[in-house]
Amino acid sequence: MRVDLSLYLVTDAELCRDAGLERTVMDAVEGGVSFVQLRDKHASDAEMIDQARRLKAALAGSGVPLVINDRLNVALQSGADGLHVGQSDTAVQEARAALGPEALIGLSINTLEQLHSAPISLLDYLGLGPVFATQSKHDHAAPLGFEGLAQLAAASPLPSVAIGGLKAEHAERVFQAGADGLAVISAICGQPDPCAAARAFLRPSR
Ligand SMILES: Cc1ncc(COP(=O)(O)OP(=O)(O)O)c(N)n1
Ligand SMILES: Cc1nc(C(=O)O)sc1CCOP(=O)(O)O
Ligand SMILES: [Mg+2]
Repeated sequence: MRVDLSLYLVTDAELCRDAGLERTVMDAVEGGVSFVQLRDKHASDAEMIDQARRLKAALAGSGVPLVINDRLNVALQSGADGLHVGQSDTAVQEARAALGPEALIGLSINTLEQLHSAPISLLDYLGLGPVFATQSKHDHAAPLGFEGLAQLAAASPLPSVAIGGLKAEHAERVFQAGADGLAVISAICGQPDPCAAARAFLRPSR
């Protein structure tokens, strides 16, 4: 399935604590977010299923898909649109078999070797990163910079979204590098006005 990755929000419940996760996501969607991933390393499965169901209901009619980070069981039980997995998470083959052909499945990529061994036909998109070092993922891999991002994007047979330390002012360079969008946590979650924070990505400064 073709996806709009242009502005991809990855959630962080801690950062969104003051405004609330749902409010933050919906404000960000109003500002132009095109894709949402529910990511929570601390919630129980039950809490995450509940959160995913609420978000899915809130997003109904918006055309914005919701995927779940890491947890296949949460994706299956919540009615989310799919799953995002990394290199050490559930295998893509297992995820596709469990979720079916309509689900959206994304895979994280940091090297050309990972890209060449990815089961491309089972995937909908790739997450390329980190572009820069980031506080939002403590175990992140070596930063790619825009040159590394461009190499991966050029080699990717699938739509790709860049991630890691990205701010609104990077949007133009990311698209020039060949990625189809930017995935962000801290540039939107925890910002005083998530709608304005999202809008800023749609108007790259020159
Ligand atoms: C869009 C997108 N790209 C990459 C990642 C990172 O996934 P992973 O390597 O599995 O790391 P965690 O997010 O699980 O810490 C992502 N979540 N989203
Ligand atoms: C979740 C995630 N994955 C990454 C990767 O490189 O695979 S970087 C990252 C964190 C992105 O957060 P921020 O926008 O705050 O930098
Ligand atoms: Mg993961």
